[in-house]
Amino acid sequence: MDVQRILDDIGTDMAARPDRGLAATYIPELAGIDPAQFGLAVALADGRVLTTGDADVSFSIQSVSKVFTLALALGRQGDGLWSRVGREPSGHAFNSILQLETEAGIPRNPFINAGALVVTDTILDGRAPKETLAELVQFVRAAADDDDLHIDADVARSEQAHGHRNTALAEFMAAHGNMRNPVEKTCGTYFHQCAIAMTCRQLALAGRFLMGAPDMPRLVSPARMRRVLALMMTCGHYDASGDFAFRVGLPGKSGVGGGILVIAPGRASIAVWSPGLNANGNSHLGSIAMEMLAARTGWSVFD
Ligand SMILES: NC(=O)CC[C@H](N)C(=O)O
Repeated sequence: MDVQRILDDIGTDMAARPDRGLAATYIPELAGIDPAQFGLAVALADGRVLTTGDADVSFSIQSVSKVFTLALALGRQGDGLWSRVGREPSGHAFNSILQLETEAGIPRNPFINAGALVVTDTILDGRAPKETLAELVQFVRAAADDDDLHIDADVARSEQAHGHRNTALAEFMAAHGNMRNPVEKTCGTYFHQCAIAMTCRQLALAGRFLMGAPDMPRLVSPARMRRVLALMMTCGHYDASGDFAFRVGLPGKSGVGGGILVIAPGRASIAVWSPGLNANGNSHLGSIAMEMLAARTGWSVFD
């Protein structure tokens, strides 16, 4: 199979599409990004990395960071984490507060904002946010085998300045006894993790620890890897997770920066980026491109 050819075809198709979705508007740093951009990178089990389009342009990974913090938190806490956050799809928007009210401050899953705040609270564990963020960035660098990736300070500052809703989620959970650190510390750490900037190439490389292929970075146990993938499949695209599973058939995690990390177990780690979003807050072209890639390669967990 000529994967490079498939990527090039997808890149050409994407460039010609007039409907590119709308970039996130809640912070100016994301609102100003040119929606014409599209990048795709595939890290294959044989070690090759194939790309098309803007695969070397850095973007804000936003909620894709929740995969890395979950892996870290499970390493720290083990299954104790599940007393503080659930494992069910929410069926609501990523930043919804609705279920927290009726479900006693226990978020549905680690990939909606409320759940990710609990995960971040776990890895913070009484330490200084700087220390925790350094550990997180180190984890992502080790996964990508690339030290040249950083937190974008402007994005982090802006997340903080516009972070009322996330702060509200954290305060609400604190009221239910589900925050261990001061809310401003947990939120500050969360805002910075969302501001990690990476290219598609770096993100595809960073996802290899979830690929389950020989010679890939072993940052989590195989059992834990399967669980992270299961959550990506069921909850990685918020209330569009079912649709993504239906169309693509692979576990993925999206972010409002327009990036999606997708894993084809045993075969590839894939990162796609296009800043325009669909109504669910997932990359519009990224989702379409992933559907095309899965169809053309035949990669699916349902084989
Ligand atoms: N879906 C996302 O990528 C959300 C991340 C964003 N920083 C927020 O907290 O609202």
